[in-house]
Amino acid sequence: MNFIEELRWRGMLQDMIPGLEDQLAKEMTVAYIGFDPTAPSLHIGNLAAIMLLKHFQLCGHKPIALVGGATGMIGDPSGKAAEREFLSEDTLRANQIGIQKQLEKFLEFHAGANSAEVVNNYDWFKEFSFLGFLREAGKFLTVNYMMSKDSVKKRLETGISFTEFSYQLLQGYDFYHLYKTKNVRLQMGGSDQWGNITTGTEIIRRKEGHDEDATERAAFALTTPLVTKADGTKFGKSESGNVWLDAEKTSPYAFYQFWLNAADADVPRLIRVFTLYTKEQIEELEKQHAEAPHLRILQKAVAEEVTTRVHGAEVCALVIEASTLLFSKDAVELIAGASEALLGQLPIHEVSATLIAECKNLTDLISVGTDNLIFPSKGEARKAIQNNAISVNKVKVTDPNSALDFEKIRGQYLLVGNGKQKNYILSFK
Ligand SMILES: N[C@@H](Cc1ccc(O)cc1)C(=O)O
Repeated sequence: MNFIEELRWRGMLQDMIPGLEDQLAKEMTVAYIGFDPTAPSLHIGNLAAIMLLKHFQLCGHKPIALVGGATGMIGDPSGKAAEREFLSEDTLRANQIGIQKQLEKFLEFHAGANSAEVVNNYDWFKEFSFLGFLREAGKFLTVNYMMSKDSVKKRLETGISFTEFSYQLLQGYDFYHLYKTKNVRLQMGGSDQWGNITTGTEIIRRKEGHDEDATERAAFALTTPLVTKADGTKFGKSESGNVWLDAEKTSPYAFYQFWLNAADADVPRLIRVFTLYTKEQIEELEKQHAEAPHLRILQKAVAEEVTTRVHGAEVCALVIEASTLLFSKDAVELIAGASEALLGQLPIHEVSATLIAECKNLTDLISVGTDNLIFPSKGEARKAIQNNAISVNKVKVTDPNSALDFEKIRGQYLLVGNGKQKNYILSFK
């Protein structure tokens, strides 16, 4: 299957510039996707774009991941309703190192001709003078053209700074630079990037003097739909915020659980976008899933595949063991006997002695006592207990005023369950 066919059946193709299929059939092609270092880690929204690069390489083409050391200093207005605060240069440089390391995990760098590469646009922008940029990039597009982009149009009422307005020129120039220096012919991205990507193809066309419909050495754009959920809520967020690829920011256990808890309505989409299972494998898994949905076969397949890609097979095996353990009737005994490696992956929350001193009962413990990890307020904790949602060491507790003998549980673990899906291990030092 070729790259475009692959994306099509996976539902990963939103738009592309015509002629791309011929280009890809003609020769090994180089494509890039950029990632701005706005956070110390990539999140699962970025993973959909990474999968584009992954498929591109698997189909025999050469992927380049660009870290936006320069563009991150400006801030992309695409999809943003308001002007953004700058990040400090120290933060940006630290973020850049973090996301570069992550990007390197997903692609093959020793694959011969189509080996992946990572580049950083700070390398070509740091020496660029302001006058040079106006002459080399700004002159090739009209302000009228730049204003017609959604990212700018949407901000005309509320205002957009010259700085953010110029963002598309930077991204556009990146494409031109990579086209010239690395023969990059295609830029890909999420559907919100269409405007910025086509600014690039436009700069290339004008600077290279091609006809509007020239196919010789033309540059192409391809976008993938933003992943959405059937219930209309935002994909990629859990209750505790973004789902990050960095184990320090989202534990592998929480990462695995995120996929495991996907709704049946969403999981066919997720398995196509985020895993490399083939069409036949997915259809087979879907058949098995339909016969016994309660076994969550599809969710497990996605959770295992993605957690392995992001955190490695060893950690994935441990979080699967941790998840099974927590849902078992004998969880309390199993935790007591767990290995160090397994304990390292369990969602253990150390309860602070000062907070405990203020707890009178279970309601207090599962709200303020655990730093609002389980419930944001005493009121909600109380309601959950009254609604039969809470168990302690696998035994249902229905009295919100249940007293806890904190002296007795010192040095032990307490397993708190909230509903069917959430488990917390509290440790008392
Ligand atoms: N604008 C892209 C990141 C990017 C940066 C530079 C590029 O050349 C390409 C893409 C985003 O916000 O996701």
